[in-house]
Amino acid sequence: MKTPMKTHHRLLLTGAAGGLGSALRDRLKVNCETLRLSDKSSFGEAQAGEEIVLADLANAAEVDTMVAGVDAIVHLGGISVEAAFEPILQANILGVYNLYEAARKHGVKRVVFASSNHVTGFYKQSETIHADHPPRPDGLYGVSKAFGEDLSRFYFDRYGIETACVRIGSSFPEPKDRRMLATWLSFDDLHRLVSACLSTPVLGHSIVFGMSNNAVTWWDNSRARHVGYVPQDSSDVFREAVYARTSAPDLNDPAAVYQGGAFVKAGPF
Ligand SMILES: NC(=O)C1=CN([C@@H]2O[C@H](COP(=O)(O)OP(=O)(O)OC[C@H]3O[C@@H](n4cnc5c(N)ncnc54)[C@H](O)[C@@H]3O)[C@@H](O)[C@H]2O)C=CC1
Ligand SMILES: O=C(O)[C@H]1OC(=O)[C@H](O)[C@@H](O)[C@@H]1O
Repeated sequence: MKTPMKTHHRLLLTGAAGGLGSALRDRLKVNCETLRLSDKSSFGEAQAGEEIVLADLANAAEVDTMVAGVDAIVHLGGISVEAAFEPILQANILGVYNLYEAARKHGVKRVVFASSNHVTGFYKQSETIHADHPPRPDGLYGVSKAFGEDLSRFYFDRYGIETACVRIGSSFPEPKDRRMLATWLSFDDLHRLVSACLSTPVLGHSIVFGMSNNAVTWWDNSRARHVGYVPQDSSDVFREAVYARTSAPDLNDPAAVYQGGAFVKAGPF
């Protein structure tokens, strides 16, 4: 892989202690001089080229300190699954507002926001959608990500802060089931996509589906060609193994009908 440009002096990674934060921690060092890592509570020591600033996203003062002095943000922090409204309200809704207010005050010009395929989880697996299709969130978690997408559009239109809303599919070392053969995003492709969002000359406010080059897909990224993301991996190499260890889906099960899979029937909590 071509080494991405060091486009930023100080880059902030929120949610750094989580699954994707851990995957991006080393990979993002090629994109910046200093990587500022943040999460809610302590997760170890800073390594060379890193600094750690802990913050609860729901706490405006802590978020302000976390954002001061960075030139771009990769925002992964928050509740990452369907849950009760109160924690989603605090971490994802109030949290993303606090983040954009701090970005505005500190002159941060670009954000990569970890949105989710659950913004559009109530489209069917037999449909192909693109960025201009209206949101159809499959739960409160998806609604909170739709809020983040709208909020970031407002901060672009009003204050010129560019954002890529990356509707991540399923980013894990390997696809875990048949649905993930369509939704899978390898960690290396995740890094390629984030790098593209950080380095493309004009990002504007963009919605990109975060997926590898999977043969079966429900998402069309043609509205985001200007981002310059070219996936190099594919779930196809896992297809045989996934089919061998899983049974055929029950097509009466909403989890097999809708793109959001089991999220469409989670809760209420
Ligand atoms: N892994 C995946 O396949 C997908 C992930 N995403 C999104 O990508 C992001 C990262 O996902 P994962 O790493 O898988 O999730 P994760 O749950 O492993 O990591 C999220 C991190 O956010 C932190 N966090 C939660 N509430 C916080 C708060 N109030 N203040 C500060 N930090 C807080 C947690 O401590 C955790 O380390 C999330 O925003 C998630 O919604 C979206 C779609 C798919
Ligand atoms: O849809 C999916 O597979 C993924 O979507 C998400 O938004 C979640 O953060 C992740 O835990 C799920 O696995």
